[in-house]
Amino acid sequence: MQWTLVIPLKPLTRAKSRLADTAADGVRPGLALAFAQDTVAAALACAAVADVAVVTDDRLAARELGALGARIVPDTPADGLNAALAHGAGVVRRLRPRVPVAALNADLPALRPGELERVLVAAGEFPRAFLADAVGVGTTMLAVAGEGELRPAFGVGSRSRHRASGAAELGLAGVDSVRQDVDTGEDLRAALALGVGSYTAAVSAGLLIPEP
Ligand SMILES: Nc1nc2c(ncn2[C@@H]2O[C@H](COP(=O)(O)OP(=O)(O)OP(=O)(O)O)[C@@H](O)[C@H]2O)c(=O)[nH]1
Ligand SMILES: C=C(OP(=O)(O)O)C(=O)O
Repeated sequence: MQWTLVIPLKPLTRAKSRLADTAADGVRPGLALAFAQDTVAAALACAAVADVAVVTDDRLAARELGALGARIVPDTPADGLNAALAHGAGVVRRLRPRVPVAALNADLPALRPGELERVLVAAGEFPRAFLADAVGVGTTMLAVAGEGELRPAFGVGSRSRHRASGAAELGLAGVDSVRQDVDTGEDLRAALALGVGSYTAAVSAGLLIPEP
């Protein structure tokens, strides 16, 4: 099964506000872009991924992620994360109504193509499935294998919402790189320990990462 990924990215100047303690205002936009570049590059290198659509209104991110091979979908609803995901999935499905679609966060800088492949193969066993994030309260991936709607309910505490909505929770072990989203300095330290991609490695080199 070959998936189309929908990756949302908010304007870089507003992104990653919870990293303010770790990265100054002038650094955070570049860090958010680097996370997205590493996420998109790993996604495009995944054997189970046919293509990647990034939903964003950020011009710099659109240019850089488009150069990696992502399709850019303007965030025309501009009504938050879940509206952006529903819009992106809708744009993809208008051209190919039954294509398997998965929403993936743009802040997975340690993402490994082989681990993402395991997650997508497992998701293909269910009509609708999701993967909880590393801290266990959020979601990093929500997938629809058949004709159904994505019905995204991302945001703080999304794991319990996705579970309550009837999506199957994937209980896979050994897919830490797909679970490790980066919202805080502590998350960044955990991602660096897993091993981040080259874009994040370059930008984070000068940062003071919190000690455990
Ligand atoms: N296109 C789009 N993407 C969004 C929007 N809001 C959030 N995202 C993306 O959704 C994912 C999770 O977002 P959040 O955790 O809410 O925001 P963040 O910028 O990552 O972090 P904080 O500012 O600390 O909340 C990231 O990939 C964001 O870039 C939105 O309104 N539109
Ligand atoms: C959007 C989410 O992630 P976070 O707010 O943790 O980045 C989520 O977990 O649904």
